[in-house]
Parts: sequence; structure tokens; C-alpha cells
Amino acid sequence: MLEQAVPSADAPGRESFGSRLGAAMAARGPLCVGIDPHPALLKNWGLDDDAAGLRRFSLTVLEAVGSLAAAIKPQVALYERHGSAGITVLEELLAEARDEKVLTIADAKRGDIGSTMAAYADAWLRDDSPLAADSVTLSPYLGFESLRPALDLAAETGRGVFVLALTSNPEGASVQHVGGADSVARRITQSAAAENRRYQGSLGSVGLVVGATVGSALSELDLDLAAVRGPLLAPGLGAQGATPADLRTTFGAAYPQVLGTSSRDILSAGPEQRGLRDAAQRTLDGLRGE
Ligand SMILES: O=C(O)c1cc(=O)[nH]c(=O)n1[C@@H]1O[C@H](COP(=O)(O)O)[C@@H](O)[C@H]1O
Repeated sequence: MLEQAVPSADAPGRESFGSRLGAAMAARGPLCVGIDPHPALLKNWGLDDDAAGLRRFSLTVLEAVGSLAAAIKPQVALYERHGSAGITVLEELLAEARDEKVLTIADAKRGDIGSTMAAYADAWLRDDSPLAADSVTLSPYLGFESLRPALDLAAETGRGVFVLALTSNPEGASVQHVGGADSVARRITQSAAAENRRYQGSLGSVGLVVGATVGSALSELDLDLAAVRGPLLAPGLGAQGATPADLRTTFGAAYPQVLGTSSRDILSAGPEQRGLRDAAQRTLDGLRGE
């Protein structure tokens, strides 16, 4: 059977997310700062666990690290727990980040049947949505192809996605490692690689989430992450025990694609901007091998 030619997904007149993220990583280095306003952090910062505290926390982090990080990653759950007032704060944070010209990854981990997925795609990836981010995290456990509406809308609007492949938590292996040589994680990796053939340039807009804590799993599962040609979002630095040096060992040849992300470890250095910035800079230096 003839393989169908895959048209370029680069939206006319728009730079793709992969290209924009690649440029940000080249200019600033491979750090993403996670914005996870946990109740305990709000308390330590002397803030109330309400929408006003959430707003102060979020905008302080953005101001402190917005010119240093390649991306910020607000954890949507920690805004949702405040109801509509929390979502309003998230909308404001995403808009401010756009003005500050720092890329955003909405950590929403969405995944559903295609018809519902189209609505999630509209929420996070459509130009005129109040929650539009540069990219969103997706869960592929209803089948990679169920993510189609988000994959296509991201391509159309110059945005990106990060699909869970090997998560940083110890329980992830019970699903993601299943299948041996033909593991679930390997299937997801291959699907992302196929999807990135639509994109020109060195980095496609379909990224994967691969935990900084996964150790030898990449070689055990025979995953070729360099071949994915997408950004690799690596959470698990700091609070979950991984170090920047671990990332180099774990990812090997794919390390240039890695965007290390850290939340609590950096956020616990607040509320002073200087402390936040120094903590982010230390992590960034480690990721650069300095
Ligand atoms: O998609 C994610 O970002 C993610 C995937 C994963 O495998 N593990 C993981 O920790 N995360 C998220 O990354 C952040 C990690 O936070 P810290 O452990 O405080 O750095 C949290 O918001 C998690 O939800």
C-alpha cells in the first residue's frame, strides 16, 4: 500500500509551537517553571487559600521567572479547586504570560472521546478562548487517535500538546510499561513521532511527557525519543527526587529535546522574587551543566 503524503501542518503565516519553543530553549535554556499554588505554599508565603492569594502567588512567580524560563506550566487543578474565581485567575495569568512573551503549558491532562475532546481543544488551543495557552498536556489512555481534535487544532493555530508517555509517579509503570517489547509507552512514542512528520524544522509541536524519575525505563522499553522529534517535558526535578544530572543520564541522545520542569522546589523559595529567581537560576544552571 502506498504511504499517503502527509501535508505540512505549519499554519500559514504562523510559526509552529515546536519552532517557538525551540527558539525559547535556545535563547533562555531548557527550564520550565511549574506554577502549582498548593495550599501549604500559599500559607508559607503568608497568603490566604483563596482567589486573592492565588492571584498574588501566580503573578509573583510570573514576574520573578518570566524572563528566565522558556515556559511556565500552571497546574490547572490548583486553580479549579477555587471554582470560577480560580479559573478567572488562571485566565489572567495566561494573558499576562502572553504579554511577557513567555510560553505557557496548561497542565490540564485532558483526554476523552473525540467529540468531547473537540471541546477541550477549543478551551485550551483556540485563538479566541479565554483559556487559550501555547500548549496543553493530554492523556492518551482513551487511545492516541482520540486526541485528534487537539492535534489538528494545535497545528492550525500554531499551538502544541504534550502527551503523557512515561509519567514521573511510581504507579505509572503499571499501565505504561505493559506489553514488553511493544509497550503502551512505545506505542505512544511512535504515534507522536508519526504526528511530528507533519512539521518542518527540527522540533515538531507534539511533545511527550517523560518523567525525570524514570531511570533506566527508556532503554528497558527500547524507546527512541530522539526519533520523536518533539519536545520532551520532564517533570520530577527537585520535590520528586530527580536532579538535572539524572536527566542527562536518563535521556542520553534525546537530551537536547528535554525541557526540565520543576514546581515545588522553586516555589518554596518564595515569596521574595529574588529567592524565586535564584532558585530557578540554580535549576537552569544545572540543566545547562554549569
Ligand atoms: O504533566 C505533568 O506536568 C506531570 C506529569 C508527570 O508525569 N508528573 C508530574 O509531576 N507532572 C506535573 O508536574 C508537576 C510536578 O510538581 P513538583 O513535583 O512540585 O515539581 C505537577 O504539577 C504534576 O502534576
